[in-house]
Order: sequence, then C-alpha cells, then structure tokens
Amino acid sequence: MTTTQQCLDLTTIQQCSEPKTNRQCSELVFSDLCVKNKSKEILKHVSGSAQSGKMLAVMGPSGSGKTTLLHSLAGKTNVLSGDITLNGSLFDKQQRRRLGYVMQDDVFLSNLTLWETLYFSVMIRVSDTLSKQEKLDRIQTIVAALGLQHCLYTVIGDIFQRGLSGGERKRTHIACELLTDPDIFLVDEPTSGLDSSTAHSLMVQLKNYATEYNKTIVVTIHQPSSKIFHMFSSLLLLVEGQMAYFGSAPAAIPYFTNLGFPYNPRFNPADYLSGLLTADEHTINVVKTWSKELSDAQHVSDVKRSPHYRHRDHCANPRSKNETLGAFAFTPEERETTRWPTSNLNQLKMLNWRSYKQAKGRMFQTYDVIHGFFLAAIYGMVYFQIENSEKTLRDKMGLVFASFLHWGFQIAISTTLSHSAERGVVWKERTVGAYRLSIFYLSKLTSELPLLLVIPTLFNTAVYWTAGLGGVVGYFVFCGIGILNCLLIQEVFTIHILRPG
Ligand SMILES: Nc1ncnc2c1ncn2[C@@H]1O[C@H](COP(=O)(O)OP(=O)(O)OP(=O)(O)O)[C@@H](O)[C@H]1O
Repeated sequence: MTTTQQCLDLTTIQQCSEPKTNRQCSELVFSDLCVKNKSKEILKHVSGSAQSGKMLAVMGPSGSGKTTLLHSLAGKTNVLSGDITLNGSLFDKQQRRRLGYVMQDDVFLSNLTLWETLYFSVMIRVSDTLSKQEKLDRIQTIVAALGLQHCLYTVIGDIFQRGLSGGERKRTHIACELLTDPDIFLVDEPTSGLDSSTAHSLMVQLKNYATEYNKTIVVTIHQPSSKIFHMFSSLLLLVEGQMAYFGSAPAAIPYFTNLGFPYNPRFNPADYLSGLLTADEHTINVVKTWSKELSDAQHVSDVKRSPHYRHRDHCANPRSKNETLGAFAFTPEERETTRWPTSNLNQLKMLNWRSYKQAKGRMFQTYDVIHGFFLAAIYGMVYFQIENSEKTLRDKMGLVFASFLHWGFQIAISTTLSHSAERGVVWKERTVGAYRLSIFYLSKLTSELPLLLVIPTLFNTAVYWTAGLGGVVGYFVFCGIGILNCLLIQEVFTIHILRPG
C-alpha cells in the first residue's frame, strides 16, 4: 500500500459512522427531471436512481448538465417538472438534511484555517447529542483519512492570499461533508485537482464508504481511469441535457456495442463512452434516440416499478397532510431531521466565533485608526470650540450630520466587501439547514461589535469635545445615536447582501 493510500483510508471513519446493520437502506429516485432557465432547457426528462451501498456515476461532456442534475437533487436549482423521492417520500427540505453535497466550486471563508473550518462544521452541523470530544475525534479521524494533517493550520486562502492547494481544498470540502455523516453524498468532480494515485485512492475510499456504511453516493466525473470506472455500480450518461444511458455500469459497454459502436477492449471504457458522447452529430442522434427508447421501455419504468417509488400525485401533497394531521405526520426518523442540529445558543456561539475570526483581519487596521484620527483632527480644527449660539446651530448640525454620514458609508462599504465573499458560504450552509437565518444575522451584529463601536465612538468623542458641541448628556446622546446608526446600517446591509435567493 502506498503512503497516499494509507492516508486516504476512509474506512477508519467507521468510528464516526454507524455500522451498516443499523442503517436503513434507502433509494433516491429522480424521474423525468426537466430544468430550464430563461433561454434554454438544461435538463430534459432525466431519470435514474441511486441506492444505498452503491455508487452512481454521472458522466458526460462539459456542459451536458451533470452539475445541474446534482444541484437539482440537492434542491439548489428550481426543477421545472419531475419528481425526486427518497424511499417513496418527496425529497424535501427536511430530508435534505441527510444529504452532503460537495460542489464543484468550493466555497469557504478565506481567513479561516483548515482546522477552524472543520471545527465550525462539526460544531454546528453535527447534533448536540455527540459530546465535544467525540466531535473533535471525528475531525481527527477524517483529517487522517483524507491525508490533510500537514495543512491543518494553513489558511484556506483566496486570490489575494495563498492558502491550501486546489486538491487540498477539494479534500477539505469532502471532509466538511463527511463530518456530518450524510446518508446521501453528492460529489461534483471529486478527482479534479488530484494526481492519479490520490484520485484513485479517494475513489476507492468513497466506494468502500458506500458499501461499508450503506451510503448512497452520486459522483460526477469527467474522464475516470479504467480502474475508477470499474468501481461504479451504476452509470448515468448525459449529453446536451438528455440521458444517453442509465443502468448498470458494466452493462454500458455491451449496450453501446449492440447499437453498432465497436469497443476495443484495450481502451479505457470511460474514454470509449466519452468518445461516443462527443462524436459527430449522427452518432449523438443515434445515442439519444436509443436512449429515449431505452428509458421509455425500461429504465423509467424500472424506476417507477421500484418498491420505493411513489409519484408526487400519490404523495397527495405531504405538507398539507402534515398540517391537517398535526405534528406527528413524520416518522420518528424524519421528526429527528426537522430540528436544527444544534441549539440556538450553540449556533449563536459558533457563528459569532467564526464571524469574529473572519472579520478579525479588518478590525482595528492601522490604516482605519490613522484615517479616523486624521479626520477627527480636521473636523476638530475646522469646528474648534464652536460658539454656542443660534448663529452656529446650522454648523453644529452639519458636523453631526457629516459624522453620521461618514460612519454610515464606512460601515456600508466594509460590510458590502466582506459579506459578498460570504454569500456563497451562507447559501450552502442554509440549504443544508445548518442554522437559523435570524441567528446568523444576530451573530453578524454581535461578532462585529468592536468594529462597529470602538473606532466610531472614539471618533465621535474626539469630534464632540474638540468642537465643543455641548455637555455630558449631549455627548451620550450623540454617541448613542452614532452607535445606533452604525448598527442599523450594518444589519440592513447584512440582510440585503446575505438574504437567501
Ligand atoms: N443559471 C444558468 N443560466 C444559464 N445557463 C446555465 C445556467 N446553469 C447552467 N447553465 C448551462 O447549462 C449547461 C449545463 O451546465 P452544467 O454546469 O450542469 O454542466 P456540466 O455537465 O456540469 O459541465 P462541466 O463538466 O463543465 O462542469 C451549460 O451549457 C451551462 O452553460
């Protein structure tokens, strides 16, 4: 066994996962999925299914709709028509909490280290029923399994500061999702950015993870090696948003050979299939036509015959049913998933912790402090000990207005710059139901209090007394309104930038 293989031993995650026997078998079924944006149809009647203990690979040329399919399964894209069910029940927001989704583009907060990122993930997304020590042990196990120990204290980084490498970021993303021990694991391009040996080891471990712990794994992959290809249990081929094939992976080669496309056994089967899907228009048309016949005749009906499949009509709108039957319409397992993984207090604590870590870099920067004092000095000189009379009332009002306006802009700009980078992270975490949005907003406010309070208050104090705007009561009113102004602007901008949708 190579060092890499030793590193990528996901089977050691058995300490974190329930053994296979305790786990329910599940089947994720999607049928007739159509996704359309304003100008074009991205997915056209795509159907398939993925069972627990198996790995479904989605392959197809670039732009064929693989990511859109995963997005649809994860509830991140509006589906025009079609059904997604888990064990016959509509795969809704509650059920999606059992899902882990490693997207193609990883989104992380750049100032956090790898360890901090994993710590936040485990503390907020893994149920409070596990002790802190158990959660920390889970991090250690997964970090060791994915070979990430050497970069545990490296910052994630972004285009402005170097951090983890592309492959390390990919594995960090996988680690974050594995921490939650998901039942259904969607991974977009798990091998991108990895060398062939690490890619192979990772796929072996994902496959073992699926079979050992009855997980349902769906991966999209571009050009797997033949060793990786033979690990797939089932295969969905997409071309131009349409199904080209869905069925058992080993049966794909005989299927296409029967259509009249000879296969040379010395070739990698994945290359053969990719070649077909990017061949001339005639070949693609033949593939599409036969795929339609195949799905009409066999696959979709197989999916629909599946013991777990139930059409949306048959579900008779579960939400309204739940409402009439009251709170006990969910099974015990489903009820478990309706709750937030951790308490409100823990959510606030962890979100505060992370926001503070992320914002730390922009708090009390020397430039901001110098700028604040410089401006206060200018205001102080211009309005130095201004006379207390009716004639100077407008000047005083002008100074108060200028001060509030200055800090309003300052906070608005800093909030816009920092929060825009967080939008993707919040969107990702909210779709897996990690925390309440209201708690998130509250945490943004509380974690940035030093930023919002200290420098503006020092500035206002200097300006107030140098200009001689009034007495002690006036000073507290002036500073109080100044703080309120900063808090309101920060919260309004946070809500606008980070609100869902
Ligand atoms: N929101 C959108 N608006 C417009 N076009 C979109 C949108 N989302 C996806 N597309 C288009 O839909 C097609 C499928 O995109 P998708 O990202 O699913 O492809 P893919 O198979 O994952 O590609 P790749 O392998 O390159 O990642 C592409 O042509 C893409 O440009």
